[in-house]
Amino acid sequence: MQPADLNALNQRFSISGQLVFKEGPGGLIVAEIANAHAEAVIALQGAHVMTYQPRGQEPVLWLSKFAKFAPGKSIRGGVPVCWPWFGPHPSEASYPAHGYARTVMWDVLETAAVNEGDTQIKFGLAETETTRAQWPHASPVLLIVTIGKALSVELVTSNNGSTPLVIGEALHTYFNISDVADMAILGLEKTDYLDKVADFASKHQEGAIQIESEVDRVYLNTEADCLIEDRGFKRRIRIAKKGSRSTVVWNPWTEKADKMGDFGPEGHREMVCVETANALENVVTLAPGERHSMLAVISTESLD
Ligand SMILES: O=P(O)(O)OC[C@H]1O[C@@H](O)[C@H](O)[C@@H](O)[C@@H]1O
Repeated sequence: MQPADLNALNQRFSISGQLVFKEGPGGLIVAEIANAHAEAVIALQGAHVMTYQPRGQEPVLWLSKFAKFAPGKSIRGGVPVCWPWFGPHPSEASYPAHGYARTVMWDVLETAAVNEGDTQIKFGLAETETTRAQWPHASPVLLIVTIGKALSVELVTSNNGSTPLVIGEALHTYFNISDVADMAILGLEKTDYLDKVADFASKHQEGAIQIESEVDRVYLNTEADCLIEDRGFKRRIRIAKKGSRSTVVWNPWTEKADKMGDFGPEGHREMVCVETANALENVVTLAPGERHSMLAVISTESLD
């Protein structure tokens, strides 16, 4: 982006004392938000929430110290937006895993100071020849991010075409935790999941989730709040959701993290992904003219 474009962006959409556009790491353009409740940084590439930190707290999102910031490369951490498919493309092996939304530019459509001091930014995915080649459908998609005491992220897809569309999607959120040994994930007890580490075997979750090795699971038909109970940071992160029927829990552990090159040797101890998703048998079919919203609201509660 040229400096003139950055000026134009700021003239149109900055909010005095709350939101400014800047050149961020790797030359990526970011929206920097700071209000009475929290601070956040969002890259226009991918409409990617990179950081979110409520005032007086540890960051809620994990961003790898080894993340690579470059055009067309997904950022390791924060909230990558996976759309319009989750995981590998169902038939085209050469298409990017988790869709292209996380690596292409999004347009800023609107910014506003809302509620009691929250800051909202609305993005629309910018279609290009490349996106149209992989997804030749009239299906505008929006991401609405609200930064306040909670972080709210809403992904809205419309089917403006004349045939049904099948969408897989995830707000692939990386959470910052004190240490993987000091945390448990609650809210998925007594549900079924497909275990990607065991070739998609179908399994049953009895109690809370503890992570002591590679975990890569799609919990199906799960709509309840998830809680990450972090004894080290003495807080509970609550992930409330709407329009999402799958929850993905992922931690690559050591071997897989080593192969990825942007995780770092200790990264797997400081993070867990709890993803608000519609994946595998929970993909969404949108009839012509239909609109679908998937919303995650992330907040924290003290454990004291
Ligand atoms: O490295 P990527 O493409 O960002 O994907 C990370 C992980 O994302 C998770 O959602 C998947 O379930 C994992 O299988 C995958 O490894």
